[in-house]
Amino acid sequence: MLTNKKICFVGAGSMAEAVLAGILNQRIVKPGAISITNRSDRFRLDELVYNFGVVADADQKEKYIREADILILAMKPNDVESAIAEIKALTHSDQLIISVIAGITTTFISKQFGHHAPIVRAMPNTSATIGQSATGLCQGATATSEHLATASRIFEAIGMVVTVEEAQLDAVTGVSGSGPAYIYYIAEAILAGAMEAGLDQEMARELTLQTIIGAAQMLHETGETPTALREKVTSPNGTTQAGLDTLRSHKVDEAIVSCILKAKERSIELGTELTRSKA
Ligand SMILES: NC(=O)C1=CN([C@@H]2O[C@H](COP(=O)(O)OP(=O)(O)OC[C@H]3O[C@@H](n4cnc5c(N)ncnc54)[C@H](O)[C@@H]3O)[C@@H](O)[C@H]2O)C=CC1
Ligand SMILES: O=C(O)[C@@H]1CCC=N1
Repeated sequence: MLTNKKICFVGAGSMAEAVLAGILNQRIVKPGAISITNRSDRFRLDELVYNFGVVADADQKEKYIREADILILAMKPNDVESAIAEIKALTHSDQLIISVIAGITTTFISKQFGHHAPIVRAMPNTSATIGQSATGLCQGATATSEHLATASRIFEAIGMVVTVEEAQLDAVTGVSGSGPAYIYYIAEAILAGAMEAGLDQEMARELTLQTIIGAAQMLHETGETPTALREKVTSPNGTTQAGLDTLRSHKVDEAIVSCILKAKERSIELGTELTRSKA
């Protein structure tokens, strides 16, 4: 339990919801200790109050920010500058600032606040909703190992956590921040193939889902490499080989490597675009 800590989410989108759902599920904070603000959508705040019992009265935004022990920045990269400009006078250097914003560096965030509040950058993913995030964390210049430990408590409640140097966080973003979308994309394609092959939608969905879950659990529980597990499925001249040959002829492996590098590159760009616009 993060006893007596008040957490304020600044930004009420899908990532904020995933993280708050996760930490409430794990009961590390009480709903009343979590407040949430957004730019303008009162209906969205009402929805979160109704679904999770958190505190989110749009007229109390300033109070939530001033009183929070931990501020979690969860707006889009393009909105971070204006969001910090709106709140910085209400914040102080005893608060821990955690950012889940892709690409935006702790140095940039620190400069915008104009004080020395400790900053931890986090890159979770939407599987936080069910406690299955893979989160990368790094600490900014003024954050101590204690601040990192507090952030770890939050993100460990919603899945596994790795601590990295800030320079590696863009790679983490390309792999596990965006990663669920790649798996969903592959699931969409398997579903389409299953239906094209003659299965009805429900059966296609059940088989696709269980195949992905089973393969993920095999990777997790056997500790074997993906290569070893793939080879066990692939009989010489059998059906799997026929399928995999088709994937190879389309260079799907290369496409996936490029996909991760591209996402990492985009994360770096998101940070530099803002820094350049400030220069
Ligand atoms: N969606 C995902 O899978 C992941 C997203 N992220 C990061 O999380 C951040 C949020 O992403 P989403 O939740 O997907 O976006 P979203 O568009 O669903 O939510 C953004 C929220 O920020 C709010 N906002 C904008 N300006 C604001 C301001 N000035 N003050 C207060 N709130 C403000 C909006 O009202 C909205 O509620 C992004 O920076 C993204 O890079 C990180 C990991 C995974
Ligand atoms: O697509 C994005 O930019 C965000 C960051 C990681 C996942 N979603």
